[in-house]
Amino acid sequence: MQHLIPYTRDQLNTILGQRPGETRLGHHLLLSEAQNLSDTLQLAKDKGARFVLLGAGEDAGPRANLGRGGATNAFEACMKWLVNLQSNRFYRGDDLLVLGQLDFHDLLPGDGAALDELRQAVASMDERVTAVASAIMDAGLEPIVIGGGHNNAFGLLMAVKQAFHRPAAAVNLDPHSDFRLREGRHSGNGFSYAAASGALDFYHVLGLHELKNSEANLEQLEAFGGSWHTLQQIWVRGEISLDDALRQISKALKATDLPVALELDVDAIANMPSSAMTAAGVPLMDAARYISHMAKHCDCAYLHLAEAAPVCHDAGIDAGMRETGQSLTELVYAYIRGRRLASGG
Ligand SMILES: N=CN[C@@H](CCC(=O)O)C(=O)O
Repeated sequence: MQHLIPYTRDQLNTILGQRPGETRLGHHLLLSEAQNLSDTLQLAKDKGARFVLLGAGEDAGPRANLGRGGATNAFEACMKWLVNLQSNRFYRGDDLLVLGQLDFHDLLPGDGAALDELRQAVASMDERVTAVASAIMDAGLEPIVIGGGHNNAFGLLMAVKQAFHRPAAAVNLDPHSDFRLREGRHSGNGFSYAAASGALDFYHVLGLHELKNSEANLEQLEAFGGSWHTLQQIWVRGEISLDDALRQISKALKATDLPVALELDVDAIANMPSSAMTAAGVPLMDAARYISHMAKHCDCAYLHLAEAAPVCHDAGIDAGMRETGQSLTELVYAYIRGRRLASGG
């Protein structure tokens, strides 16, 4: 399939565990059954698909932002845990198509690549993200994208613009606004490029760290009309509760009447292996609560979970795969369950 590496039944079977009497999500998940993307999506839709899991395994974006690499195998980590969860009354797994991963192999620069080369590569990758994500949205399905760097937010926002013929209203749980200067594409300026391209009309950052965004960056975000609740307002000083903040945000998103882009940089979560990993982050279950709330109360076009980098775990890659895999799976389920509850399912 063009620019896609489909996820196969053989791959799934190698990670699917089995205990007598149990049915796991992996037994029900839908996989690609056609040679081209539109047929695959249509076939899956005919079988009841609503969500499409897509991997964007690359770390050119964080490297083009002078950050640490490693965000290349979060999709595999997630799959390993997701397929082995129990299929039961709460969720069967039969409305989720595991499409596979975006194929960037011909674009990814090598280890010693210059900054300009990395930024050019990110711009080319953007086009692939947009093409595949907009095809999913055109088919009436919701992409759940596992990154990759947060640079891929730009391609996804452009996909919303292309598929819905309207800009997106985005909410992003992230200590960084990623609204930095348009100095060439990288993981720190996906939202500023989207705003300049007419793909972003409303932007709220939840959990913005008061000291991890430059004054120039804050001014640029403010000039666009962006808004935020800081990490310190909610989790340190208790000036507003998380639930009250979530209610304010979903109300503002609904008032835009635009398709909602639901974004999360996992470097918002305490000690999550990622390029800009931090001890001073939010609890995983607060991140799940954020996703659940927005999924249930907003008209979401997609979910994007960016920046998980298993190799950045202090105890090594195996521990990183386990921690990112478990966490991403919890977040994916929070989204799916929230969306299903929103439509009465
Ligand atoms: N997507 C992450 N963007 C952050 C990275 C910060 C860092 O590497 O320290 C940013 O550009 O601000």
